[in-house]
Amino acid sequence: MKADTTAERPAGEPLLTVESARVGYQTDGRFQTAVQDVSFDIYPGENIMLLGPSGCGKSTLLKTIAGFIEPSGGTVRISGRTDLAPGPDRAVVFQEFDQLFPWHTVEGNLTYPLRVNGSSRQEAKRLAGEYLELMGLVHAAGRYPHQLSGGMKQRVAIARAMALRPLMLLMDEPFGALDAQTRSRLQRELKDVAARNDVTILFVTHSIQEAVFVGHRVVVLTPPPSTVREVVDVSGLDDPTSPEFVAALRRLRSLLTEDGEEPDDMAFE
Ligand SMILES: Nc1ncnc2c1ncn2[C@@H]1O[C@H](COP(=O)(O)OP(=O)(O)OP(=O)(O)O)[C@@H](O)[C@H]1O
Repeated sequence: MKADTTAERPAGEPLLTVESARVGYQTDGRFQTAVQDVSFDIYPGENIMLLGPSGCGKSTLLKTIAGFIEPSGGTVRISGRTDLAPGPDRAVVFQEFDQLFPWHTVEGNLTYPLRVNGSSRQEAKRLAGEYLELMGLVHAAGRYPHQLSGGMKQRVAIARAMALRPLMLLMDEPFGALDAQTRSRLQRELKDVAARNDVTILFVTHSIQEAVFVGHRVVVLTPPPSTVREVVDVSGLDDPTSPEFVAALRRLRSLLTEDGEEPDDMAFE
């Protein structure tokens, strides 16, 4: 564990490589750069957290990796491929509670995308059962989204994404709209389930506490047009009261406050 040093690359081949990526938007007839020059890798089984000031392009990067936006420069490679059309190999979980299909039950929310992606009825039901079990949702399989709490909806969204058995899970502030208690419970559940099932995650967050607790490495971005300020190793930090955890929080906070940014969870000291 190296909470306060720049992260070393894990051994082996990366699953995802982002190399000198430049991404922007055409606004009022001209190109506005959001992400200037960003490079980082994700290795299989890693939880990589994207942290940075508001508007620095975290969601833009996640959408680029999902294949929703094309980079205007650099390369994004997944398992050696640069063809990034959106697909079930990169399942996305958003912050909003309305990402579920309201007309499907919880089980239907899992089986429907599986069927669309080629699973037989039987296989879809089997996988849905497996991932509902994994996320503690078996008792809610027959309920509709409007009958669920925000935390349960996010759990269903995670189960649905994992059931597709993607190469990686892309999560854009999935717990950002939850109350503090539910948020910390889901952070723990996600961390445990991901570790036990060798899931690879790219996770956008505003919270340094979340970055340290859930992540293995944290990619800290500069203000826009963004580059990578530093990649910080936070692997193995499970106890928020440990000196190493607190040191990692301080390190990330100082990297963010170099630019005067106030992280949304300042109550860690
Ligand atoms: N569809 C769009 N069209 C034009 N500009 C956009 C679009 N989406 C994002 N932007 C701009 O790109 C920049 C980066 O936005 P993005 O949402 O990726 O940042 P972020 O780091 O995720 O922000 P936050 O932390 O506030 O959620 C911002 O200046 C934003 O206004």
